[in-house]
Amino acid sequence: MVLAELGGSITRALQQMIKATVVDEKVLNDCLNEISRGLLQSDVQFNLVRDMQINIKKIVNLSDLAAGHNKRKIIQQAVFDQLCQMLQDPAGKLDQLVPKKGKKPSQVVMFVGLQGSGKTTTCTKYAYYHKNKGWKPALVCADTFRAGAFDQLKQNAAKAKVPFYGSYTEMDPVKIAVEGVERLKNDQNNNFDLVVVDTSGRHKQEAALFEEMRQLSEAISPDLVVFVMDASIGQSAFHQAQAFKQSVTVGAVIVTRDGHAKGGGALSAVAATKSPVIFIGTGEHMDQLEAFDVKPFCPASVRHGGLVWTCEQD
Ligand SMILES: Nc1nc2c(ncn2[C@@H]2O[C@H](COP(=O)(O)OP(=O)(O)OP(=O)(O)O)[C@@H](O)[C@H]2O)c(=O)[nH]1
Repeated sequence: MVLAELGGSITRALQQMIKATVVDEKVLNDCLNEISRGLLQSDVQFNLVRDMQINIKKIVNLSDLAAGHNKRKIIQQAVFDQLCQMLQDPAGKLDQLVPKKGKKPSQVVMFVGLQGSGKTTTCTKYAYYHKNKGWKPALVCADTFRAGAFDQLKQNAAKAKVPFYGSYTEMDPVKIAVEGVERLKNDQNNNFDLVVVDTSGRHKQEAALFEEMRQLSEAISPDLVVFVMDASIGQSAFHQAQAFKQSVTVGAVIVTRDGHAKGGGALSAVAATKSPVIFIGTGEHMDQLEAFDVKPFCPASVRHGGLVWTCEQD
C-alpha cells in the first residue's frame, strides 16, 4: 500500500533522527528533508510540504528548548501532529461529519468525483460496510450520464443486498435524486438510516455538469458530500478537489485504487477540500474498503536502544 510505504519512509527518517547522538539543527533539517522527499515523491504538492516544514520548525525551536527537554520526542510528536492534521481531520469537524447509526430522518450521503474515479463501486462498498455494522442503508442512482451506471449500481446493490432506487427512463438526475431520497427517507417499512446517492463523474472544465451537481446538492441537501478520488491522479488531485469543493460542500474524501505510486495525491485532495480521508478503496471487491487510519504514516512506536518513542499522545 503506497500510503503505508510513505509511512515507512517517514518512520525511517524519524529513526535516523532518534539515533543521532546529539539532536541539533543539522539533524532536524536532515530529518525534515527526508520526510519532505518522501512526500514529494508521493506527489504531494510542494507548497504543502514547505508549509509542513515551516510549521514543524516553529513548534520545534531547538535554540529555545532548555536542556532536559526530550527533543527527539518533541520532533516526533510535531511530525505526527502535522501529518494527522493534514490527513485525518484538517478542519477539526470529523465527529460532526460522520453519519450516526439509527439517526432519523435518514442521513443522506452524496458521492461526487471525476469520471471513473470509482464512485459507483465505492457507493456500494460504503453501503455494504455500514450494513455489516448494523446500519440500514439504501442506494440511489443519480448518474444518468454514463450508460450502464444504473445497471452497475443495481447489480452491485443486489449483490450487497442493499435496496436501490433508480430509473431507466428519467434522464434528469436532480429529479431522480429528489424522488429517490424522499421515497427512501419516508419508507416506514424499512426504516433506512443511511441513503447513499451516486452521481455522474465530471471534470472541472465541464461547467454545465458542475452546475448540475450544484443543483443536485441543493435539491437533496445531503448531510455529507464525499469526494471520491483515484489515488493515481497525483498532483492534479489538488485542483480537481478544489473545484469540487467550490461547487458543493465536500465534507470527506475517499481514496480509491490505493497502491498506485502517486498515492500521496490524497494529501493534496485533503488540503484542497480541508476534509479528512475517511476510507480507502483497496480493490474492486465489495469488501475492499478500509476505514482510513492515519497510523501507517507513523506507527505507534519507533523502537531504538530499548526505548519506545510513542507517536501517540501520552
Ligand atoms: N483496484 C481498484 N479498482 C477500483 C476501486 N474502486 C473502483 N475500482 C474500479 O474502477 C473502475 C471504475 O469504477 P466506477 O465505480 O465505475 O467509477 P465511477 O466513478 O462510478 O465512474 P463514472 O460514473 O464514469 O464517473 C471499475 O472497474 C471498478 O471496479 C478500488 O478501490 N480499487
